[in-house]
Amino acid sequence: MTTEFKTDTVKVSVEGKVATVELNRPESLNALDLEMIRGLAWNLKELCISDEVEIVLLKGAGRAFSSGGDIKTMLAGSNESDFYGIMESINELVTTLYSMPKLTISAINGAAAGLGFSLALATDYIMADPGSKLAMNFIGIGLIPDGGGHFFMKQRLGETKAKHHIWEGKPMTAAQALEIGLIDEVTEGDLNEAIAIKLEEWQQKPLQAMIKTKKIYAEENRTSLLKFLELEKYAQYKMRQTEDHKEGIQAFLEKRKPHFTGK
Ligand SMILES: C/C=C/C(=O)SCCNC(=O)CCNC(=O)[C@H](O)C(C)(C)COP(=O)(O)OP(=O)(O)OC[C@H]1O[C@@H](n2cnc3c(N)ncnc32)[C@H](O)[C@@H]1OP(=O)(O)O
Repeated sequence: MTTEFKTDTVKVSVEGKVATVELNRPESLNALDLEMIRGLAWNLKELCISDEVEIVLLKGAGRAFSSGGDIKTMLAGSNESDFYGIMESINELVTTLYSMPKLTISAINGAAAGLGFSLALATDYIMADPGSKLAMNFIGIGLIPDGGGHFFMKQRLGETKAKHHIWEGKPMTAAQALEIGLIDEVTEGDLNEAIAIKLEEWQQKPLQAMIKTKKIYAEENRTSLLKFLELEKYAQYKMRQTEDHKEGIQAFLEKRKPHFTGK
């Protein structure tokens, strides 16, 4: 049984077989705080048991998809058990999104960064506006990827390239991300029109067969994903204690380049 968790920071609308789930904190480029993480997980679980919905579209309100974990709330810090609670909420969200018995699409405009990008990578199909920036850039604030970022980057790029991109942490253009296989489509013209075309294309296919294929991969990868999420949970707690993480946050807030010391 899931605990009901309603929030204005996640908006869901259903039209026929398609549910649109919108991240809705546009003032921070849809930065993910705990309320939004839990609200998103709850809404996705509800959609998992819907008889009518077969496709779930994930998008962001305003000028970005998501800027990742809310850096401003990270400042407050958290003790070890609170932090593990946050990571467990993130992990529950990611396993729900990755394994839900629906087809999932991420439509990226503006930017998808950090945890926001991990969430996009957990979906079955990623389309991005040509002007968008894609960034597995946890390292910019002295952290490691979470939300299964290690797992999904490895799945799409292989381990060596995944490591190099995670260490580099620089935002990529949609065209660069498509070229290396990190996303599936750079849209042409209006993003909403491109979304409508994709939804129409999929709805003319045998959706049950598509969903079965998705479920086979999700089931086979389940143990591996859970292992990555568990490793990320403990490692991220250690990273949160470092001087580099504190400096990364401070530099972000002061809009300057961080000076890391390896401590
Ligand atoms: C548990 C999860 C952990 C993680 O996910 S760690 C990783 C966290 N995310 C990041 O490190 C990404 C940080 N953000 C960025 O790199 C950039 O932003 C973008 C590339 C996403 C977009 O850049 P641009 O279009 O130039 O926008 P802008 O001026 O940087 O941001 C607009 C406003 O949004 C706030 N904001 C951006 N990202 C976050 C965030 N992640 N948490 C909280 N606030 C954020 C800014 O501060 C600013 O606000 P103001 O207008 O008041 O200066």
